Amino acid sequence: MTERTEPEIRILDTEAELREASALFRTAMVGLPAWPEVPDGTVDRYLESGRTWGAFLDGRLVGTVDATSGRLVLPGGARVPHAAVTHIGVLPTHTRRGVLSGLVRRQLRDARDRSEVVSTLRASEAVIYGRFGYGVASHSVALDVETRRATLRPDVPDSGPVRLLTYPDAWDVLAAIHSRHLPDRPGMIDRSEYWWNSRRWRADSLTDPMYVAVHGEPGEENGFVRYHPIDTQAWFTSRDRTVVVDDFFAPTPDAYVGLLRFLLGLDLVDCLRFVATPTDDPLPLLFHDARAVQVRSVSDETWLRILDLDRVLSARAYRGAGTVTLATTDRLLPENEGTFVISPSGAGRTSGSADLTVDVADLAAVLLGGTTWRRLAAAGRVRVHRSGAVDVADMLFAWPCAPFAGTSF
Ligand SMILES: CC(=O)SCCNC(=O)CCNC(=O)[C@H](O)C(C)(C)COP(=O)(O)OP(=O)(O)OC[C@H]1O[C@@H](n2cnc3c(N)ncnc32)[C@H](O)[C@@H]1OP(=O)(O)O
Repeated sequence: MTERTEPEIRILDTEAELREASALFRTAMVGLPAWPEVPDGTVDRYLESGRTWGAFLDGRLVGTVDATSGRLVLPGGARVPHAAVTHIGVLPTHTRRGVLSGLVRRQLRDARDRSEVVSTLRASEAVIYGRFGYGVASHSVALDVETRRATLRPDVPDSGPVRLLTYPDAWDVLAAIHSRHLPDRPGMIDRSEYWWNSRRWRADSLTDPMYVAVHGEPGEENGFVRYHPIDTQAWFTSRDRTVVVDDFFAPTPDAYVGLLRFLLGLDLVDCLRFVATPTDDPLPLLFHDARAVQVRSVSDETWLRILDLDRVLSARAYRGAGTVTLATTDRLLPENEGTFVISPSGAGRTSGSADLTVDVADLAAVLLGGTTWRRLAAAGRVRVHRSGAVDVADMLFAWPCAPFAGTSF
């Protein structure tokens, strides 16, 4: 059995340490695509200062995790302080001896001390993060559209003008559109300057073709699409020319239809591959032939950790009628344990008895309306103390639009 020594954990703040952490993450991930080194003196453009943690054993950096600060949208539209957690890696020579556990414990405590209400991440494997109180709060669907079958219904409404932009000037326009038009869909997160700088650095280092189009009059754009072709070696002869839609940000119906019309109008393209759409995306309903759209995959998107349960329960809105009381467990942040009463008029602590007992990871899964209490109960993930309580909880927590973040990081 591997010997367990408590690692020394601290913030990494020099350029050399941050570069080492970045290289460590890539080594841990094994198969990430090549990404050129960022120029000397620019690491602080890609990593938020004071948010990269390192774990040391015998003086050597063996694990790392970082985060950026932002906001996440809750049901009802409240935007709460949020940590976007990423770049988690432990050297393959030092796994399964508690390095990640030490890093996550420290990071969660730090994020709570910063008054952040939730943290989220994208998981490389589904077995890692549940033990730390993360639950799957949203899913993402990858879709293929067969363009020759994809005729829009005649009553699909009009849309505004679409125009192509060129890189690198487009980046600032895209960032402005995203921050001005972030919708109220639960799970949406803002994109930090670090996120945009990383995208830009990666894209600027590639020579492959990439395009961007925006919807709306100049200065009043309200949506954009970034796309690129794949398998271009065979582009002239292929019968399956595919364009990958990397980023489809269309928060209003007119932007959605305008950008879709533009993509469908591209000559030569047999397939549009949308890499990430919400589970309730309207795409198939816009076509005469709904089977023009095929689901390629459904994946977990947002893994959410509740950092401050009192604040998150009070900040989200509830629908329906009735009252339910929840008792909560939280191994890592015991401040989140207690009994809470929830009704359409809000949530707060109570000294009353509980109808349902749930762990914070399962509560995270249901928080944005992405799954139901019924489903959790059927899987034995909720203890039910009052019959009918699951139905009431489902009416209170349900939300008309599916949660989705739409931003990978
Ligand atoms: C948000 C992101 O960045 S996602 C990217 C995550 N990074 C990767 O996938 C890179 C490759 N993997 C790694 O770097 C490491 O294996 C990590 C970070 C996943 C785990 O680090 P470790 O230091 O080995 O985790 P640690 O020893 O603290 O494990 C804690 C528990 O989780 C379990 N665990 C951790 N990772 C895994 C895994 N990949 N599969 C199964 N179990 C795992 C451990 O067995 C341990 O269980 P125990 O408490 O019952 O003993």
